[in-house]
Amino acid sequence: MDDIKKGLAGVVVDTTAVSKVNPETNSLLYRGYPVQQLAERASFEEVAYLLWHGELPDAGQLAEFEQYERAHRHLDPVVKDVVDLLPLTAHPMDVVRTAVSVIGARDANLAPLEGHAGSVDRDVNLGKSIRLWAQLPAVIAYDQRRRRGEELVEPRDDLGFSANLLHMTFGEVPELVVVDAFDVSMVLYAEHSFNASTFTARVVTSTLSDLYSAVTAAIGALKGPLHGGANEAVMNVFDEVGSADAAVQWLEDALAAKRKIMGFGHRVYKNGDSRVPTMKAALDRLVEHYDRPDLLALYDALETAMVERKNIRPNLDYPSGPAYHLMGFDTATFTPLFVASRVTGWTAHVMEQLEANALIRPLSLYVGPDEREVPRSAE
Ligand SMILES: CC(=O)SCCNC(=O)CCNC(=O)[C@H](O)C(C)(C)COP(=O)(O)OP(=O)(O)OC[C@H]1O[C@@H](n2cnc3c(N)ncnc32)[C@H](O)[C@@H]1OP(=O)(O)O
Ligand SMILES: O=C([O-])CC(=O)C(=O)O
Repeated sequence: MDDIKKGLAGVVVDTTAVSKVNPETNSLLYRGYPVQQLAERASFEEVAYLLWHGELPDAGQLAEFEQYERAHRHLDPVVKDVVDLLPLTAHPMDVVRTAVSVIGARDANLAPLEGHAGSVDRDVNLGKSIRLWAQLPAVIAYDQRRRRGEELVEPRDDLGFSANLLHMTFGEVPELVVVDAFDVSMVLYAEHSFNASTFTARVVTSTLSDLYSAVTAAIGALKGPLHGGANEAVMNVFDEVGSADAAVQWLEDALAAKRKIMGFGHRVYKNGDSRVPTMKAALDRLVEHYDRPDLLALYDALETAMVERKNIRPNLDYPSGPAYHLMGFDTATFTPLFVASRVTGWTAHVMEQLEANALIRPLSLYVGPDEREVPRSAE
């Protein structure tokens, strides 16, 4: 029993060159580059290129990469028809998961020779990754719009990834401060080593299944509130608390009821999440832009109370939730935005897994009944 590591806590299951999470130094490196520097100096497109290729692009490589991404932004009409069939009561994560599945089935039709096994060819998988990444904003934006009774907005190929996603969601490009804050969130959400959804993608890939199946499964893992679903859950907590004055009492009651406080705590970081200061600075700029000091007061009050009471610090979902709220996204759209970013990290891991694959299949310790005979009456 002592050998069992519940939740694989502390277990190193493989190597990776995609990113390094270091809780001791509270740092996060993508392919060797500190994520804070990337958020300040690189666009999300450059970061996506870095995660997939291992190096930042030069000007020519970036132009070619952006051109390919921009050429694949249109929502496939068949995918739109499928989204339209889904009820408005379906969670947006269910819609994105279904859309990725449909995109994958349509792509498989174009390459029937692949059969059950996914391609192990890096170039084929890279092409799929970029095209899927390019189309996700259309799915996410259209789903929010249809819930508001609005029509699809066509993509613009003169805009970067983040500006275009905002344009397709809201029908206009917001001020630079908003686009920049959104782009920072995309950079910060892109990759985080062997988190639950990435590990899920690697498990699926390890059976030599295809990239779309890996991403579909990863979306399912990300949906849960202990993982990506927390950014949505944070906003629900803010709505429940109401105002800064109510934060301390609300927290006392929630902890007494043994509730997990969404947006706080982390499996790896025990002394704060490396990405929070960068996202909090972006949130501060949004709070000033939208003139919402009340939201910041609530944010600070709940964080202070949680640190005092439990010494547990915020994770990335804590500043991201209110940031997306200020930008105008519906709360249920927050976790799909995480997907739009993390699909880059997931697919980088799919390709890495295939480079040195081993079927992922751990053991379990059986604790059920000893062997026994089936009674004759049950025959
Ligand atoms: C992008 C991301 O996915 S980041 C994670 C997003 N998830 C959340 O914000 C959900 C809220 N947080 C949590 O549930 C947890 O902190 C997790 C799941 C993220 C990490 O959990 P673990 O590594 O398993 O930590 P664990 O559950 O062992 O926590 C240790 C102790 O801190 C407590 N704790 C940890 N996080 C919280 C929290 N958010 N609220 C209240 N108590 C907490 C646990 O209850 C436990 O207390 P105990 O020892 O008295 O039982
Ligand atoms: O690393 C984790 O367990 C969760 C997380 O922060 C992420 O996936 O970004």
